Amino acid sequence: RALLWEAGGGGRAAGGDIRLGSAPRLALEPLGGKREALEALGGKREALEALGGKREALEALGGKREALEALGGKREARACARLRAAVRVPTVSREGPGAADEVALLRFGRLLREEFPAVFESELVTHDLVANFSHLLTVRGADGGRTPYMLTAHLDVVPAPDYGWDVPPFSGEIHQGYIYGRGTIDDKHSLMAILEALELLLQRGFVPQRTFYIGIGHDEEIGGDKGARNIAKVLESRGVKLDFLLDEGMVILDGVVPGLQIPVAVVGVSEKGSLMLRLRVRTETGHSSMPAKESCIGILSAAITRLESNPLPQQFGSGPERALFEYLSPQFNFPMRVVTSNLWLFGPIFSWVLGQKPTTNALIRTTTAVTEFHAGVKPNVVAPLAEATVNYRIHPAQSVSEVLRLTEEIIADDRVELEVLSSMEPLPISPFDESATGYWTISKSITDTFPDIVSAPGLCIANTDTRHYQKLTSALYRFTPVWNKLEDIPRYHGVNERISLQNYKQTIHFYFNLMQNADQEEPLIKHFHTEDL
Ligand SMILES: CCCCCCCCCCCCCCCC(=O)N[C@@H](Cc1ccccc1)C(=O)O
Ligand SMILES: [Zn+2]
Ligand SMILES: [Zn+2]
Repeated sequence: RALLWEAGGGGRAAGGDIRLGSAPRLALEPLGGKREALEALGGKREALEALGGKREALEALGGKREALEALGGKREARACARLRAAVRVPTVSREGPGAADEVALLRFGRLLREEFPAVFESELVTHDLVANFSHLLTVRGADGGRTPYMLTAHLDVVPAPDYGWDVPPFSGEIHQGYIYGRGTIDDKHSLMAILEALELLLQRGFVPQRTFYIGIGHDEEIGGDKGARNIAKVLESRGVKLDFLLDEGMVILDGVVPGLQIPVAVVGVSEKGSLMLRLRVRTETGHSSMPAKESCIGILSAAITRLESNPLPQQFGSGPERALFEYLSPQFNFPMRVVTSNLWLFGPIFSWVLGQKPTTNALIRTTTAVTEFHAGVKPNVVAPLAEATVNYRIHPAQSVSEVLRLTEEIIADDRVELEVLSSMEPLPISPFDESATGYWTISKSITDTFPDIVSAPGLCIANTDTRHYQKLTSALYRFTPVWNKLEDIPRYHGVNERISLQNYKQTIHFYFNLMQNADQEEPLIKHFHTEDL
């Protein structure tokens, strides 16, 4: 496999030209080549420090076989180096006017052009810069009669203070077989893997039958109003209609779904809505030696306590969360198999079980998260104002207005003012029946990449850029093939965000398979196989 990866040539690796000195030979061997090992490990000094000896090298990469598999060839090592270079550009999105780091956003655009020459120089590919920092690539298919499809990702990331990380969040360091850093699973992994797959296919002379678009937004983490919204507008103005669109959202879950022993790839076919609500209490201020009976802080705290102790009602029923369990039913062990195949009977008890853990609770109800609280000006001054933010994620069976009504009922205190900061209704359910070609193209590409796992439709509990593309298609799907165990879920927007070298390789394979599967008429048959990579 390594030879075939090398035979394709092409692609300049990030990290520059590194001269080899006294790096221990035995340490380099398991990494498949000196230069690649150094590049994959970020430079000579880092490589020497990290590798210091064979045993340490193997330990750092989780064992010889894993090291060979994970970094078995030049292309793979270069792909890892490119993802690491992408992580090192701190394209952080922050709330507020003028908060974008424009230098980083421009630098990222340059990095893409430099690292994917076959993509950016191909006659088949047109590149549009949108809203200064977002990118739209059009890959022209040979058969103009076929409806195009679209892959989307975003290049911005949420902030990452250093605190709590095992390695600095924008270093892109490799640690124990994982690339660490902000963006490695949200969402630079998918953006870079899409371009890696296209680069490889173009180098092999691949001409797609069907036109497809790649949309790369630069402000997804703050709503996508500049990036994705304008990319969609460009396509709308060109009269484009899409067969389907695939964005980030759901993932591979291993040991996350209660009672399911095997990993499942969940393809998000709908997305929860969102409501950001500001709660505000004003009271008279004055000297703290003569306080009134109740403070704005006490009044607001009581309101928040009521909201947290009265979760909105569970909605387990006809939505995509039910489809997930019905699809997976044969895979559950006894007695869960009986429960999930008879949800008409066991629905209420099953939804109670799902409600016990934050991850599964998010599937069955509108969730209530108190995310901010500010009050007080000085230790000896009665606070004049207390403010809090509540973020609801709205289940598809509810609406923004219903959540507002329930909130007023639960708080039941006129002194608490409510202000809607932003709101968004849940998204419609995309097709996943037998005739849903987009859904099945994604599903087949998952099986081609991961033969031992099942896939199923489900509800995406976070928001993505997909809502901006609603006028182009009603077949919106949300999935990237990141392999998550339960303990990995907090890495999203959290500390120690990371992807294993093996999983990143699989991510490239997934898009490589998808770009070919999307071209097929029924039955879906591939041309190139990932073994050829
Ligand atoms: C069966 C149990 C289900 C468990 C599900 C675990 C899912 C793992 C989480 C994966 C999340 C990845 C996608 C993140 C997308 C994201 O960060 N969105 C952000 C940014 C945003 C905010 C407002 C509007 C648009 C966008 C968000 O939703 O806050
Ligand atoms: Zn994201
Ligand atoms: Zn995110």
